[in-house]
Amino acid sequence: MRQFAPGMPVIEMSGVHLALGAAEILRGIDLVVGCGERVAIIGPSGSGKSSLIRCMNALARPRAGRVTVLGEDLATPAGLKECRRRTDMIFQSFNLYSQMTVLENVMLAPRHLLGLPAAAARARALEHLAAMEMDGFAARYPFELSGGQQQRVALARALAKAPDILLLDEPTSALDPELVRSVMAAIVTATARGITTVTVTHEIGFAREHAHRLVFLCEGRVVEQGPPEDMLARPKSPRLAGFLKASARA
Ligand SMILES: Nc1ncnc2c1ncn2[C@@H]1O[C@H](COP(=O)(O)OP(=O)(O)OP(=O)(O)O)[C@@H](O)[C@H]1O
Repeated sequence: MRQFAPGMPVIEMSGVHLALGAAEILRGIDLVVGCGERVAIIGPSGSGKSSLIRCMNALARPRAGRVTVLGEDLATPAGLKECRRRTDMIFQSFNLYSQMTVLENVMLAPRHLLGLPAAAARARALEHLAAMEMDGFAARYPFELSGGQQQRVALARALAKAPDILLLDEPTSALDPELVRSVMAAIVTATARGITTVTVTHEIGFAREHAHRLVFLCEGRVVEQGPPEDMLARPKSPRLAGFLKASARA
């Protein structure tokens, strides 16, 4: 398995165009994410943020351009397989397996992907659930949990897989406002140890606290990117300035 030193490119997109039906969604994306970097994608509704991260694990297939993840071309079967093994994604709708208990959900990857014996997989799953303060819910089923609890289990499940890259698509948008802070704090803690993350978010405060770099997307193009403190205090483009004003009002 190829290893990457901090800062080495682990996601590279060049000239990526994506069309869905007749609509042109992404219009020439060039973006590089370094190992250990935390990137937040911000932008207006419909600007293509979810589509962009879906291209990073081939849930969406570009009509032109190239995406490599951990050095592998996602357009090849071998590259896609390696990507699926070493990355994970958190969705706004949690996507837990409803017929499995919380513990069974979190044990899946340690048991079947990492190949741990049952007892070790169980111990690993419980450790990750405890880190999310969800070990007391191990025997419950997802439908018995609140949205915030389900999202914390989804995080435990993703992290128990030990992914090199974690993609998060608006991980707090389906939560009640009072749960947003606790799930955001869980994400910050869980990903602080060098895991590469790309997060689509509407939460500008979260993006500021969590991300090393913001990428502002508008109409399928990267309009501006840089450190959060610079971009948020001194937006260069009128579009970003307008977007930040509108977000502050919301
Ligand atoms: N399956 C699809 N077929 C056709 N158009 C689609 C499809 N999925 C998304 N779109 C369109 O692609 C555009 C970008 O969608 P996307 O979800 O990537 O934007 P977004 O920036 O994440 O939006 P939001 O912040 O509202 O979630 C939107 O105009 C959307 O209507």
